Amino acid sequence: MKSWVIGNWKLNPTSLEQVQHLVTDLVEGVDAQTRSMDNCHLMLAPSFLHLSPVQQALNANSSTLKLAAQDVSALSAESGAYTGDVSAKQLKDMGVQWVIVGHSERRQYYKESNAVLLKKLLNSAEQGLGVILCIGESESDFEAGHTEQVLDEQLQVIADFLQQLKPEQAGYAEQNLIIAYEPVWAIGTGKVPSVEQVTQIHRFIRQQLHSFDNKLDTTPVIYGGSVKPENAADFAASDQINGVLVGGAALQADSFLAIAKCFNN
Ligand SMILES: O=C[C@H](O)COP(=O)(O)O
Repeated sequence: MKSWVIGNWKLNPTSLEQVQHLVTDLVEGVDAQTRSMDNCHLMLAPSFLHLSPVQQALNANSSTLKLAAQDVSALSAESGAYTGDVSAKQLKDMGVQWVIVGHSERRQYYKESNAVLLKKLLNSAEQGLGVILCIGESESDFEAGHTEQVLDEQLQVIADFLQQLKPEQAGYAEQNLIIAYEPVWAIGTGKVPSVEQVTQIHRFIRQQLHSFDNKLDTTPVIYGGSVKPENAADFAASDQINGVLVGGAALQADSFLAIAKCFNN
């Protein structure tokens, strides 16, 4: 399976100039390695505001880098009186191919529930956008041994989503879904679970997906949380880890590309 290395820029950088520097460095860096990056999809998730300049820079350079949004409206797949929202249709029209849904920061700060996330999944599917669904347990749940229980609850949104897909959307989920396992306590902290722990948890996620529909057996399951060039090769060595969702280390072209290189082997 081809790996996925996804850079989530979160609320960074703060100027258009910095965005343009970063995307230029990335495009040039990927170009320099292009012939050898066949085993890895690379994706960038800038803020809504910066999707357009990033898309323009990628297009101008015929880049193979893919573009994701960090969120999508739950309220409408298209348009309406929803101040501040951005719809799946608007994203699609801008050339965005994927959206991140259910990041722990949105679950924490915006209290996003499975009911809200289900609407985001359905709206994305309606417009043909791929979804990177983030799941992950808190530190207290990890320490109490409740990781599987938490992930099971979070994954129920996939079961509901599959049930609500329209007949003409058959086949959507197996092509357009990535699960990103991000233990909340590993995000931005420098603390990481062991590769063995992640491998075991990814096996559990796969079992759950299989129980929903065996067509999800090929769904990529990626890891996120303090991934750096120094630890990326360890994660890449596990056949259960199909890529990474990178925050802080995605803000420097060198470190993002060094991580990508580990997953290209
Ligand atoms: O979406 C990315 C994750 O939240 C990981 O962030 P981080 O690499 O800064 O820990």
